[in-house]
Amino acid sequence: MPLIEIRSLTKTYRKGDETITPLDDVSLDIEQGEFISLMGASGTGKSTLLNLVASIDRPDRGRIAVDGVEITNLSRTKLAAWRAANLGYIFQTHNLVPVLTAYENIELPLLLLPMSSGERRKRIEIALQAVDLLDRADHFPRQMSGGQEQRVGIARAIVAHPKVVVADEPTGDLDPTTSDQILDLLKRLNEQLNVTLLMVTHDAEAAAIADKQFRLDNGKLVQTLGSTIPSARSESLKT
Ligand SMILES: Nc1ncnc2c1ncn2[C@@H]1O[C@H](COP(=O)(O)OP(=O)(O)OP(=O)(O)O)[C@@H](O)[C@H]1O
Repeated sequence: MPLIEIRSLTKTYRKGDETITPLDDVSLDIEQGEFISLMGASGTGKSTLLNLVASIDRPDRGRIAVDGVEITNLSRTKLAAWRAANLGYIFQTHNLVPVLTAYENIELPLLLLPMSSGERRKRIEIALQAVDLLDRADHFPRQMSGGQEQRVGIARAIVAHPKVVVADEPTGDLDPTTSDQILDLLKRLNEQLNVTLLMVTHDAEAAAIADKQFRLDNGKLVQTLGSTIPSARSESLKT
């Protein structure tokens, strides 16, 4: 069974008199440990899809199951708990809290989970080590470079050992060299820690480091690299 099963997902928005359909009957399987990239012109619905997988938005039709849990059916309260335990989100502008140190920023998601302070400390140290920032634990965001801030953002996304990590333009704010370092880091986390990653990007070179590449075009998902979209098999969730 794939880790993430996306079935017949449709999302529409109203813009004045117009109805736009950024996602039109989209289906996709993502396996445990896969690295998926998603490209597409501006406004085609990439963030919409990411936010549905992240369970911060709901579809008009269709379903998403993660590790057998249909997140599209969960109540708001259950979703909040599900997100805290199962989802990491990497932002374009990393969204660090400026008055907290790197260590404290990374600790934030763990405060939502039942966990001893000793276990928290262990997880934060492992995450800091994974992004090579152990020596910056006590630094505030303003004392770090853009690349280091993004590494803190990545550590925060993986610290709770989530089943899924989504990244919305994680290199969008960075210069080319720093961008390459962040992409190398994401690839390493994917390969060494088996982190399952769904990354939205405008950058074809960034997209190319993924195992499978997709584009959104007129509401439809088109695979541009890797094996085919599994539309016919695993129909159990189909509406
Ligand atoms: N809450 C909303 N209400 C109305 N329209 C929305 C809403 N969110 C997104 N849209 C519209 O849906 C379409 C897809 O938006 P989305 O942000 O998913 O695109 P995107 O591909 O991520 O774009 P970009 O690359 O510019 O970030 C756009 O036309 C956008 O204006």
